[in-house]
Amino acid sequence: MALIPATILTGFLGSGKTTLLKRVLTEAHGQKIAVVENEFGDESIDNEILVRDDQEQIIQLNNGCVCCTIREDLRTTLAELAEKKRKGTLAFDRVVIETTGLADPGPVAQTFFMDDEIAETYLLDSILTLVDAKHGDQQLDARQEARRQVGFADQIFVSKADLVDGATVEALIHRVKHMNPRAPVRTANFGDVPLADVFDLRGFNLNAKLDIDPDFLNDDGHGHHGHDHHDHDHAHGEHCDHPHHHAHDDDVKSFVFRSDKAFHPAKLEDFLGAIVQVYGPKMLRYKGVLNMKGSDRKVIFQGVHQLMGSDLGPKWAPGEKKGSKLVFIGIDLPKDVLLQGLEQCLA
Ligand SMILES: Nc1nc2c(ncn2[C@@H]2O[C@H](COP(=O)(O)OP(=O)(O)OP(=O)(O)O)[C@@H](O)[C@H]2O)c(=O)[nH]1
Repeated sequence: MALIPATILTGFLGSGKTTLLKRVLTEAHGQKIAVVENEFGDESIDNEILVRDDQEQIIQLNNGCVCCTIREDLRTTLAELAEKKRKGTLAFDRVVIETTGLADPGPVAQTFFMDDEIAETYLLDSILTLVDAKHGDQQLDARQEARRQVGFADQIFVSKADLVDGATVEALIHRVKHMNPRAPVRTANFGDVPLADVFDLRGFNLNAKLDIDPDFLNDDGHGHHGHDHHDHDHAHGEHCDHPHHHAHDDDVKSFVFRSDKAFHPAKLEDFLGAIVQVYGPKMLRYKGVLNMKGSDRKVIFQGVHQLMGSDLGPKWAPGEKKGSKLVFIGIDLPKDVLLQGLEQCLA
C-alpha cells in the first residue's frame, strides 16, 4: 500500500487554523481527508465547524499538552486509521492533524519517525504554520511555542493581513523569514490559499528538492548575527524608521554552513551524533545537501531534534560545482560551535 500523506497544521491560538482547514476541505474535491483534531480540554467546537457532511472523518484527541518525545495518543489514532483503511472500513486519501495553538509541533512530527509502524504507513508531507498578522509579533515575542511553530514549518501562511497595514505584514514576513529561511511565506486571506501550497509539499521527503535560499541570510546582514552590531539593530525602545528592518532578538534562529570541500563521512557522523546529544532538544530542523568524500552522489541530510537521517541523492552533474550546504533552525543554537565543528569534519 502506498504511504498515506500526512500534513501537520500549526499556528498559535486563533491564528486561523480551523478557517484554513475548512477552506481546504471544501476545495479539495475528490479527496477524502481524515482530520485529527488535537484540542485542549473536552470542547470540540472545531468538529462542529468542520463537519459538513460525512465526507471527512474527524477524530478528536483530547489531551493537548504532552511534552514527551512522541504523542502516544496520536500514534494510536494513526495506527487505527491505517488499520481501517487496510480493512476497507474507512476510505481516505490523506490525513491532516490540526494541533492546538499551544502545541510544540516537535513531538507530533517525531511520531512519524520514531514509531516503525507509523513510519511504514505514513509519509509526513509537511508542517504548515499560520502566523496571525495582527497578533503574531506579540505572540512570537512572548511564546516559545509560537516561535517553534515557525521554526518547524515547511510552509508559512500569514493570516489576517486584512486587519493591519502593508508595512506591518511586510515586517512580520521579514521576521519569520529570518527565523526560518527554508519555508516559503505567503498571506492567506481567511484561509484562501492554493491547494498546491498545502498538499504534496514533501517538505520532509529526503529526496525532495531543497528549497533553501541560504543567500537570504546574507543579503542584508540581519537575522543570524544576534549579538553583532548592525546599522539597523536597535536597542529596546529606540525609534526605528524602517519597520521591516527592526531586529528582533528571536531565540529561534537559523544559520547556514557552506563549504566547497568534501566531508569526511565518519568524522561528520561522530560530530553530528555528539551535537544532537547535547543540543537535540533545541535543534528544530536541519537539512542540507552534502558533498561526501568517496561518493559521486549528493547526500541529502535532514533531522528533527535528535533524529536525523540521510539519503543518497542524484549524482553530481558533470561540471557541477560540488559543495555542501546545511541550514540549521533552532533555539539559541551555538552557531560558532556548530560551524567550527563542521569545518573540522571536512576531509
Ligand atoms: N480578519 C480576518 N480574520 C480571520 C482570518 N482568518 C481567520 N480569521 C478569524 O480569526 C478567528 C480565529 O480563527 P480560527 O480559524 O478559529 O483559528 P484557530 O487557529 O483554529 O483557533 P484555535 O483553534 O482557537 O487555536 C475566527 O474568528 C476567524 O474568522 C483572516 O484572514 N482575516
